[in-house]
Amino acid sequence: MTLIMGVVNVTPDSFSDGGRYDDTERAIAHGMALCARGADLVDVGGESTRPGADRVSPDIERARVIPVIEALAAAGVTVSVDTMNASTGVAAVEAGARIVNDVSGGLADPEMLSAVAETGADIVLQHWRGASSDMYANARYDDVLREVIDELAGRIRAAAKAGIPPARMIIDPGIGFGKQGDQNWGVLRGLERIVGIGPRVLVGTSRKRFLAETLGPDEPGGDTVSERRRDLATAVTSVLAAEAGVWAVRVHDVGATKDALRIAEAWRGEDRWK
Ligand SMILES: Nc1nc2ncc(COP(=O)(O)O)nc2c(=O)[nH]1
Repeated sequence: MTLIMGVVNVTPDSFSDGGRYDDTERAIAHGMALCARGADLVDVGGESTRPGADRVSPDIERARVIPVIEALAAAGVTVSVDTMNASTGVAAVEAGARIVNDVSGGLADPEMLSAVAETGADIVLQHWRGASSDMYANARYDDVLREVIDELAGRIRAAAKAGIPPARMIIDPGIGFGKQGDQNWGVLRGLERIVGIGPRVLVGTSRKRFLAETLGPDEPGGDTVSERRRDLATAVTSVLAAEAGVWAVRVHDVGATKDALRIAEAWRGEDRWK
């Protein structure tokens, strides 16, 4: 059964929903609303990871996310913190987060893996090829799927060496991170092989550029792809990712993905939400 991870970006500049929930009360309300719509857990982030985004100081990041994490965890929500900073990860776990979601897989902050090992929390080790400002500069592969698998295996080894047991690891192919266009489809086509590596797998395609490029503009000759169409495309990828056996999908529009998973499960004769 694939879980749904809802996204709460407490940032002014995230690529798809920047500024909508960048104050504590709005972010908490949004996280609760995502759970009401069917999110099994919520990912709270305080630093945009969109291409070209500037780094945010850990102090500012913590000021943004900790009050939100405290309130959601106190309300019984399973919370992950989306951060590349060990100090934020530790503070978030102390505030009630159960998972540290590091899009750099422990590469951005050399303290991250050992810090998370000591907290006892789970960690998302995402495939990453460098900071947002140059993430496409590093998008060169001979065989994107093989290289992503090999590099994820390296992060698993590093996490194990730091004292994190496999049961606390979650891996993520990093869709849109150090990958452009068809390279993302190349990774998604091989998702079963990534699931076969061993740890739980999280996938985040939600509203991302590669989906918009595949869909094409809303109007002929235009250059915008509506959130509605991106969310529909995301819901389709959620069903396909679930069929590949992933542990969870990370989405902005929880309702669309829940409905899509429910239809797919009914088609297969299961329906967890009956
Ligand atoms: N584990 C994981 N975390 C992520 N955090 C941010 C974004 C992109 O930014 P967003 O928060 O606006 O979706 N994508 C991912 C992802 O694909 N996987």
